[in-house]
Amino acid sequence: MSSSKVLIGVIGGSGLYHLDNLTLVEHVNPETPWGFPSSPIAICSLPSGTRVAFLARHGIGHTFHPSTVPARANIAALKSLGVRVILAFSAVGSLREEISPGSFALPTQIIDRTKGVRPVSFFEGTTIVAHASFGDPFSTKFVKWLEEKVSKALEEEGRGVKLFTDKCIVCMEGPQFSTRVESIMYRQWGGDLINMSVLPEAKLAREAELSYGLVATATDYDAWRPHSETVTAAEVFKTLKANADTSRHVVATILEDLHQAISSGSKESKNLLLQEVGTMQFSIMSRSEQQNPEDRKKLAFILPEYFSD
Ligand SMILES: CSC[C@H]1O[C@H](OP(=O)(O)O)[C@H](O)[C@@H]1O
Ligand SMILES: Nc1ncnc2[nH]cnc12
Repeated sequence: MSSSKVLIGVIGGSGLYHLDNLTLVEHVNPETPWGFPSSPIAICSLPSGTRVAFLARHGIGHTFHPSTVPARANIAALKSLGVRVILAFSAVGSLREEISPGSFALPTQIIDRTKGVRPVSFFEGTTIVAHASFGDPFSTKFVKWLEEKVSKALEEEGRGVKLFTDKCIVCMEGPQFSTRVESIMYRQWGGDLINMSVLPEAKLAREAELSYGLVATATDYDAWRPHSETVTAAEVFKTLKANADTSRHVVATILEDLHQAISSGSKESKNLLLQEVGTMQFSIMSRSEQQNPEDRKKLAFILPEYFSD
């Protein structure tokens, strides 16, 4: 495995399988106690030489279903490279008229409509119990920082892509899309966006004490509009390429600032980088004789501060 230390990880979703506007340095494929990530991780260099890690959530050839993405291995592998902040991208359906396909959004809340078939915790299957706080599922200070930076990057790109902030995303199991009445119900619940991927990714980032933010890129109007066809994969594909191009522009434009902010040692850096650090200390049930030492060893891979005996 490479010794490259990178602070920023980018997770690309449907349509975003590479960052070919950055310079590829190498691919790494770290094995974790939860297996290998969805695909080898590309270490890419910004023009300044700053390195960032890029991971295609569904694999480079989109071979993982939303329910079978190895999210634990993905998060653990990124953390093992030194990553502290994750900027994730996702193709989403819009549950609001004003969020037209091609728009971008920064969600701050999640409604969980997954069906319990995905492993959702690093502690699952171990003798150690933890209850992470998840009231604010995205790192609030990072998302605030993203608002200004992403908005500027979109303006500068000049394609007229709008940015919506403070939105609520529904995460459904899939792989089939929603029925019309489900889609209407999600709107009544306060959902603005819908995808199949933000969970358990956001939960696992929280357990690994990583700052995590999601850029949701709208591809369709899901199934709630009374006189319209409901979403199909073909409809989603129509917007994927343009959304992926804009996502690559956003990455190239804001990551240098993000890297500088998090490596400066300033108050801003601490806000962005350290918001989640130390939080698991209050989430893990106290040590007991019955805890299996092997489980502690496994968990030390993501949380060495608490589990390196
Ligand atoms: C291709 S449509 C459904 C698929 O797209 C989204 O993927 P991602 O979040 O990785 O961009 C959605 O969550 C579904 O997995
Ligand atoms: N309508 C939709 N529902 C769930 N996931 C999606 N990803 C893109 N569009 C979607």
